[in-house]
Amino acid sequence: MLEVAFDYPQLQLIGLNQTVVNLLYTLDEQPTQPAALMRVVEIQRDCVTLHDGNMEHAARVLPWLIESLHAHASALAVGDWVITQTNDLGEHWVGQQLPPISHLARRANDGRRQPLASNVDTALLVMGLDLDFNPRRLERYIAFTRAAGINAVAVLTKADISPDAGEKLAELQARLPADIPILAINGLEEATCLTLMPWLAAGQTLVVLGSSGAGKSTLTNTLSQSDDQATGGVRKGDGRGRHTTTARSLHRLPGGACIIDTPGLRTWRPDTDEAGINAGFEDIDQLAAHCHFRDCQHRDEPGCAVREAIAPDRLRNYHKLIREARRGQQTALERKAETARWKAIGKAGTARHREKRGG
Ligand SMILES: Nc1nc2c(ncn2[C@@H]2O[C@H](COP(=O)(O)OP(=O)(O)OP(=O)(O)O)[C@@H](O)[C@H]2O)c(=O)[nH]1
Ligand SMILES: [Zn+2]
Repeated sequence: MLEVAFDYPQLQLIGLNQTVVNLLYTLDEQPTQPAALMRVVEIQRDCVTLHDGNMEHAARVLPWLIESLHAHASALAVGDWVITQTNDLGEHWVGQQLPPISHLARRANDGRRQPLASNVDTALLVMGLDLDFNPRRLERYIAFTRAAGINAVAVLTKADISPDAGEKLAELQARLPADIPILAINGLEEATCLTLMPWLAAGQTLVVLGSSGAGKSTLTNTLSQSDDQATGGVRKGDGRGRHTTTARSLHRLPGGACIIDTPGLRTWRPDTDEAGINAGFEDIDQLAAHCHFRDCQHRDEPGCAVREAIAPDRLRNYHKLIREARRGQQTALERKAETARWKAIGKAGTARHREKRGG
């Protein structure tokens, strides 16, 4: 029998969907005590904020879970679904993470992986049609999101104040894979909600990515129909007072979708390998089958089908991302050694835990 309580209509407002519920029923280890399903909406240093669809709760994470995630070079992220138990003192403890359906991470400069968001359905890649316009950056974002198994939509803001918007859109349409929707919007206008509606259904989770000034907050505010992000957020009074230092991360939208902010993406490096980059450049991947040499790098080999068909700038960008991914894979090997070490520690921890429970 399922020991995990969950209120589907309530939790759907913060992104619960059928796929996540399936996971809940097929967990390897069901909790033995009554427990609740909640979503991580914010992460602080030693504490997480959870939402049960109705209100927020401050919670701590069991050290055992932290260690076992660390052993897989992972950690909890905003958007994760977790199973919590409440003790006699009314404290909430996170004891289990449902395996994320999608996971967005970045690599810090030391090569370590920093989780950004979990269980995201769609990434809105926000870019201004003004000076912010940069097709290479957009390609980079498309590659990362696709590698993470997340649907990408290009949202071009400031269409209202960019005289050459038409040409820029045409340039993108010619350059990007055909299955990436390209939307031109005025983020200040309510009509934007209608344009984006197909991606905003109840139970959907979105993430907004883009450079500073691109119009992410403006878009989030318009979608949440509020002037102030603080009032559009999911926080309700839980007696804890308001955080002023950390930005809230998961916002509820009126139609039942929710949206995650990810601060600090300026230094975003892909946490993906070559296969991941190729997934974001499907056109190149498909053309490569027609190159004369099977291991063609599409640089100066004769009979290269890719060089013939792909815009030089897009191809240069592709080569650059592949180089970055290869460099990243080296640090991944170093990370593996570290992971093995943690695994050993984690196993010892689990054994101890079991012994204690048994005796
Ligand atoms: N005319 C027009 N102005 C826009 C549009 N989108 C954003 N702006 C303006 O552009 C400026 C920057 O927008 P923000 O929403 O703060 O940008 P941001 O991406 O959140 O920036 P950071 O918070 O620094 O990451 C603001 O002055 C907005 O009013 C748009 O579609 N049309
Ligand atoms: Zn080739």
